[in-house]
Amino acid sequence: MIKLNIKCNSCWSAGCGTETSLVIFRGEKDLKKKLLVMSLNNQCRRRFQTNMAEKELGGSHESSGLIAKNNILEAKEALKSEQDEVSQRRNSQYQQDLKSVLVTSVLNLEKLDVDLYRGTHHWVPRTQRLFGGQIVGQALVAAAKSVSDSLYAHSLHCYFVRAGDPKVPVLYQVDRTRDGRSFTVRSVKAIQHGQPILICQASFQTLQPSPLQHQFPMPVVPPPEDLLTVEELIHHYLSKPDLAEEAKKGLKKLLANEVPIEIKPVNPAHFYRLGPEQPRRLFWGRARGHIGEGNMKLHCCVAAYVSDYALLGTALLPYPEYRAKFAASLDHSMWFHSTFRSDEWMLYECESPWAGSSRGLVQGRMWRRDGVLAASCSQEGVLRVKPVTEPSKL
Ligand SMILES: CC(C)(COP(=O)(O)OP(=O)(O)OC[C@H]1O[C@@H](n2cnc3c(N)ncnc32)[C@H](O)[C@@H]1OP(=O)(O)O)[C@@H](O)C(=O)NCCC(=O)NCCSC(=O)CC(=O)O
Repeated sequence: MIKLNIKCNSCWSAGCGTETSLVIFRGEKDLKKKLLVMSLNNQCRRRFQTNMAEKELGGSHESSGLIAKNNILEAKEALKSEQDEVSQRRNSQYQQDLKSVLVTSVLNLEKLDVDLYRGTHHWVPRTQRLFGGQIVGQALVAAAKSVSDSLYAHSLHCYFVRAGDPKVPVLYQVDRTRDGRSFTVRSVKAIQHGQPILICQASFQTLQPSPLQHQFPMPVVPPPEDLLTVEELIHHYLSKPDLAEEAKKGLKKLLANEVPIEIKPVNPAHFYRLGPEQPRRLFWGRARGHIGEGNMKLHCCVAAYVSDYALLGTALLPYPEYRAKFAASLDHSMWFHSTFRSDEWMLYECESPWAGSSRGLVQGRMWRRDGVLAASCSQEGVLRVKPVTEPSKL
């Protein structure tokens, strides 16, 4: 492995002093170039005078000392072709994906009767039970349909009481529990085969300014432009010659998944559980495709969908010697704090303060990239595990 320390001495924003470390894999010149280019392009967004020390961290790689200037020129040339490639890719993706599938399909419920809706499935996880985030997101859509446009979703509390069956649609039955001057409460039952799979209470509020305002600061992490997507990381792992067949199969299945959200892990090793870690992980996430400004309720529904992604797995991070043989969320609560765009990058910070009794508690915070805390969530899940027989070869 090689660690590059890149220091910006003269970017255009005065006193930037940005310093970043990139860990790259030995012998992977293209990836190294790509990471360097990304850093040049985005860390400070302007020209760099770079002092880069290339430092050996292990293995038999021999180079050390300063990276030659012509490497930087080479990187800048690569930057241009990278930018062309990115803009071509963006254009073609934009053509295919003008509207987020979350809006056109997943969260677009069919009205069957007064306060009765039917939802369809888009992405079903490998567990072959419905994705909890989808059921929560759809339940919130159903609840929101019965409240006035002047109300904003501020919280929801759900229990997943049965596994969702991906072979049949889900019905959402809304009960108008209470309409108040400030707060309005709805109860939603998600039903399959005549039985509830989820019960949800959602609360909405009129906008009410207050002098009481505080929040924790957002964690300091690299911006999404400096990080690789899950798909790029998987391609990178797949290119490893010593990758076990079993792992290869698993990764290919992951690639074939059409998850309607885009994810950029801040620390891929944490994301993929490559060693024992603190029960905390961070990733940038956003809905794929365009949603646009204006419909805050819809952005909350999308955030509810996203909030269940990779959340429960955080409780497994300290235990690389165990794999989950049964993992399912039992409940899910969420609080919305400010306006945000779910089709723009938000930092998702997940942590697990406790695990025991075959359960894990996980908490999440979603940050707008300008540092505003957009939403918080909390979930408990069943975690039944078995020992790992072979170490991961990722
Ligand atoms: C959690 C529940 C399974 C409830 O558990 P129960 O144990 O009470 O249910 P049950 O008796 O039907 O048992 C379910 C399975 O667990 C086994 N089982 C039960 N108790 C056990 C125990 N003490 N030890 C070992 N196994 C046990 C049963 O044999 C059965 O296996 P067998 O089935 O082999 O006979 C249920 O409430 C549920 O499915 N809720 C929905 C959860 C969900 O779908 N969440 C959203 C998706 S998860 C998600 O989206 C997040 C994510 O994936 O990260």
